[in-house]
Order: sequence, then C-alpha cells, then structure tokens
Amino acid sequence: MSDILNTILARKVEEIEQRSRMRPLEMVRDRAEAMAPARGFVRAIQSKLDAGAPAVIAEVKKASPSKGLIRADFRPADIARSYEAGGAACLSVLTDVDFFQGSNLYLGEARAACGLPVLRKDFTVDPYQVYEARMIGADAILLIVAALEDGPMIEMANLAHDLGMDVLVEVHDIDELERALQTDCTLIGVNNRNLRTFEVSLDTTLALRQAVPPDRTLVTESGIATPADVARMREAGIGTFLVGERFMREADPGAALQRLFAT
Ligand SMILES: O=P(O)(O)OC[C@@H](O)[C@@H](O)c1c[nH]c2ccccc12
Repeated sequence: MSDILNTILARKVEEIEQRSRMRPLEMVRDRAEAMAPARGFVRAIQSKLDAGAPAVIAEVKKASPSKGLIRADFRPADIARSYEAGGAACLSVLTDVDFFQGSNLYLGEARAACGLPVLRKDFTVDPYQVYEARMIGADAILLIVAALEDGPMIEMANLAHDLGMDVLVEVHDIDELERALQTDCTLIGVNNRNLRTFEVSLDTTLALRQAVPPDRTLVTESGIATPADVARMREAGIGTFLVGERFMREADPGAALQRLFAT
C-alpha cells in the first residue's frame, strides 16, 4: 500500500534515525525532563467549554500535501499573537518538514509569542519524538491511531503524560476510535479528512459522535470552513474544533477565527 500516509511514515522513520544520530535520545530526554512545566492544553479547552464558548485549536500551517502552499507570508509569531487575540483556546503547529513545510523552530516562535498551550502536530511514531516534543516546548502531542500499533500508542500516550503533556488521539473510523479508547487520553480527535485519500466529510464526526464516551472530549478536525459547518457541529453537541486552512488563507487569521465562531 503506497498511499500518502504510508509514504510519510516511511520517511518519518528515516528522519528519526538521522535526528537521533545528530542528537542522541539520552540528550533529548535530559533536556525534555529539564523543561519548565507545560501549559495545560486540556485545561485551556475545558475552561472555554465551561464558559459556554467553543474551544478552538487554531493551526499554524504553511502547506500541506493535499493543498500545496497555503500561506506564503508565514510568520508564526504574528500568527500566534493574532490567534490569541481572536480567542483561540490553544494552538497547533505543524512541525513536519518534508510534507507540510513545518519546523520545530516555528513551534518555538509561536509559543514564545503568546500564552496559549501548543500542540506539536507531527506524525509521532517513536518515543524519541515524544521527548523531542517536550524539548522544543510542546504542551501536547498528536497520536494518529492509523499510524500506530496498540502497544506503541499506549506507551507513547503514557510517556507524554509522564512528561506533563496532554495528548490528542486522532481517529477516522469506529475501529480506530475503539483502539483510541484504550488510552486514557481526554481528547479524541475525529479527522474529517481521510489521510489516505484526502477526502473530507464532516459526516465522519457525526457518524462517530455517539460512540465517544461522555468523559472524553471530541475534537472535530479538518475541513471546517463556514459558519454553517460550525453550526452543524454545534447542533450535534460538539464544542471543540481544530481549524487550519480556513484561517491561514486570511491576512488576519485571528479575525477570521472570530468571524467563523461569532454566533
Ligand atoms: O486545515 P484544516 O482542513 O482546517 O485541517 C486542520 C487539521 O485538522 C489538519 O491539519 C490535520 C488533522 N490531522 C492531521 C494529521 C497530520 C497533519 C495534519 C492534520
């Protein structure tokens, strides 16, 4: 099977080999463990929800394999400040270099420019990356169930928690959701985009909604572009959103956030 997800994962394994030769695991682990405590990612979402407001995880995303270059004028610090002013609960920053034109540096720049908790958005397949995430300042990581066996998924979720980070566990269908529920992660992301075909449908979220237990928080991810999309999700009881492209195409991403979620 040579779909895009498999291509990315194969490259990721090489990338981790290269990185760990440059900077061995022990060094990354020591630095991760010496970091100041993480900002509470789940906590920031919960406080929006408690106030009756939508909780928006606003994404800092320059490009993607499906859309190519999304934002030419890409300054992560400015984007982060704009998102914070626009009422975002948290940020998500793409750090994958080869497929999303992301960077670990972008995460640091965005985080330093605001007070929001930041998710490192990458394809996490090895504990090395969990330590690395904390070392670069991440407050949360993404685990994509489609990319992981159960053992490593649970192990890396536990490691992230031990390092004080929160975890967003991403699923696309009911089988993946059942696997995700083996972890004790609060945030369950339902990706409306199929990472193998790039097809996007908000029906993905609606189909899985009932199967997410009440002690978890469903995060609807990808393809949210219009007030009608937001209304449809809110009518289904969903309050937490991960949005990238829609904001990245606007000069002022935070103002676009405010407009999209104005009721
Ligand atoms: O730009 P969009 O359609 O608003 O989507 C944001 C986010 O959901 C998407 O970037 C994403 C969701 N899961 C991922 C996994 C890897 C890379 C990217 C993603």
